[in-house]
Amino acid sequence: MNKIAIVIDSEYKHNRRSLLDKLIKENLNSIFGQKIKITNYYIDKLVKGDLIKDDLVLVMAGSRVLKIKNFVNDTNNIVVIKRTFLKKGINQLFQIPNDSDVLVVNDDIETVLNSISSLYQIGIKHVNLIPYEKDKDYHKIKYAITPSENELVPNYIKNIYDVGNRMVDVSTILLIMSKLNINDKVTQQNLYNYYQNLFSSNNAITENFNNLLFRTEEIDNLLDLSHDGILLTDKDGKILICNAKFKEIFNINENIVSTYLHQIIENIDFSKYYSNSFHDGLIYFKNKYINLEKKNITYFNSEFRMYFSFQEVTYIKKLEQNLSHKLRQKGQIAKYTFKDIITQSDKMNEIIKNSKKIAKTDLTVLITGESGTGKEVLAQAIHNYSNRKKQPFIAINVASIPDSLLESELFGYTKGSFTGALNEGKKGIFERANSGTLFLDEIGDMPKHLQSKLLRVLQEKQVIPIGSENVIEIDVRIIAATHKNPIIMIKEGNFRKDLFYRLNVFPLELPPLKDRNEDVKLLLNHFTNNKFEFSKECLKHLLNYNWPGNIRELCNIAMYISTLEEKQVVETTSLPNYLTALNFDENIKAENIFAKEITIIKELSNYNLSKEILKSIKILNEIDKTAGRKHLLNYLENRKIKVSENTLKKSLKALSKSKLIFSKKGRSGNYINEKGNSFLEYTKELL
Ligand SMILES: Nc1ncnc2c1ncn2[C@@H]1O[C@H](COP(=O)(O)OP(=O)(O)OP(=O)(O)O)[C@@H](O)[C@H]1O
Repeated sequence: MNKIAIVIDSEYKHNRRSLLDKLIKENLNSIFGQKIKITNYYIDKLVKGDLIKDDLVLVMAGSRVLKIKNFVNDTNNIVVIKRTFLKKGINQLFQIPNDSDVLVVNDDIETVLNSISSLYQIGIKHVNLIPYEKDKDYHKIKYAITPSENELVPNYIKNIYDVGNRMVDVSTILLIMSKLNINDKVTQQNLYNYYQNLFSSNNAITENFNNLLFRTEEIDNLLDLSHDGILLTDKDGKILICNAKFKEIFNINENIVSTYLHQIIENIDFSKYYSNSFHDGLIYFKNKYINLEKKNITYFNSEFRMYFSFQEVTYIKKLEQNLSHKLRQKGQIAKYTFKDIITQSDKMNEIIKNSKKIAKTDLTVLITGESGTGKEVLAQAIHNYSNRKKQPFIAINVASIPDSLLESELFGYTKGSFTGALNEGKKGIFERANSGTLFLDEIGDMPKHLQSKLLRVLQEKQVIPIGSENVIEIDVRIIAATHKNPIIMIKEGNFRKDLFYRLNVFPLELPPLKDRNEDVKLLLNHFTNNKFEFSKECLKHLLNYNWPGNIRELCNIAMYISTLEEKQVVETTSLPNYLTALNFDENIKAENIFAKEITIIKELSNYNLSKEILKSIKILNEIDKTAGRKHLLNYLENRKIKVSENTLKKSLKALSKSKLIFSKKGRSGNYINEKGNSFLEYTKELL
């Protein structure tokens, strides 16, 4: 329990028992309850050699610090109490007519002057405050203000405003909380209730404090809704945040905030999980296995935190059941062959020709291309054309599997490393694809710590399942795919360079559909079973359309037409609205549509350079980076584009004036908007 000393001048004042220490005690007890033990001290009774040993020593004014400094060990533990009035006491004072003379009455001149100064501070300036002195005549005065000393007010003054006793103010309470390290929910709630009644001359502060309390409450609720146990600690393992599920998993009832993680659970040495190289592991606690993941977080470049999440294996099992359902839906057999790839584009035919050659080897292939360009179709075709065609083709979409499961999905685990239904162990995807082909889709989304494990597997052609000491030799052909640009990911530090070279043995880049216009009609006919003809105008729309979703999107539109179209000839009006919303008149060239913007950019800056800068903003935005000036300069330098800060400023001004970019309130950096994206496309400068 925290010990608090309340030190006032003397126990009796003007032969009356002082109420001051009692009042302060009541205030503090209403907030801290049983968490503190209060003792009263009186300065006039302290004698040489006395020592106040309490954790905190509260005094009523700065001048008293000097008086008691020899009676405490550490003057840092002295807190000067600030006081304020109750709301209801103050609000009534605004009824007193302006410029009235008002007598301020208290038990001696010092407290009178104190009250006057407090009243001024909180903004009582519309009346003249006059200090009361005993035995003086105040017959001309009609109003009096007193902090509950009504009997001292001369009886000829009829309008008495009792402002009540002053209360300890919020800033003092917050100081006490921080000095004693008290920050629990109950105290916060008590403080909230307490200060609702206090008068505050600074509503902004109380409002901010209110918001902060609500925010904390909301975050706590969110954390408690999580199925994972969640902990946030500082670099030494001191617990800063902990949710209800964590306590449930480890059967903890008491408050563990501010204690050390490595000290709370017997038999588990959590300190070994503090090292930077630790990412995840399995803990055994009271007959259950718990999966543990850790992430390091740095705020403001200096505050270091460790985030831990804990999942009981039974919960993981449920996730896993969902996952296997998804995998089953995805199908693990390669159904496409090269014959299924419908194309008459030279570029595509060249890719197919090369792919057939590669298919006969065991070389690793990396397929890149926008989403929906047919990366998986090509991977399956390669497998079916290879000598492995009778062996399994296993596809795994790295992005769709939670981090906590990915490692066991890839490498498997052995009998006995898990309890219950998982007792039989599980083959990893490498093992399941043995002697066949493994298609690693969205490889760019693989967490970095697994990238190193994958690299090792690829180099050594061996996997070690989790919990096993046995090495399994594997013979798997890897085809990886990503819609992200691997070079940018490497530059951004999100993808290992060595893994990229290991995968990029044979790179295949699928062109987006908008770059193979010749395939649009062919694919439409194919997907609508040649049942329709397309009017000239309708075809014009389709050929000018940008196809952001590529063949997948075209396939959907073909389905839309097949389902709804009743006529033989498909007109523009039969296309989905969003396709025709843009005006694709052949005569309107990019130069015309964006003529105004182009003129502005040319007037204010170097046109080509500004377009390069717009592209760079687009890329930085795509990889979740703010495109502030510093980032942009670095990025342009990496792209070997020389530009001075001044020139960059001019271009940004021009782009912003043409409304192709915008900046968000309160956040530095530039963002490309829809118009900016269209501008890049229409000026045929797509990335
Ligand atoms: N050349 C093609 N001929 C016929 N159908 C194709 C062709 N290319 C793709 N498709 C079809 O388009 C759809 C998307 O293809 P796929 O899933 O291979 O794309 P992806 O590039 O792997 O997409 P994502 O990156 O989103 O995974 C599939 O339904 C596929 O059948």
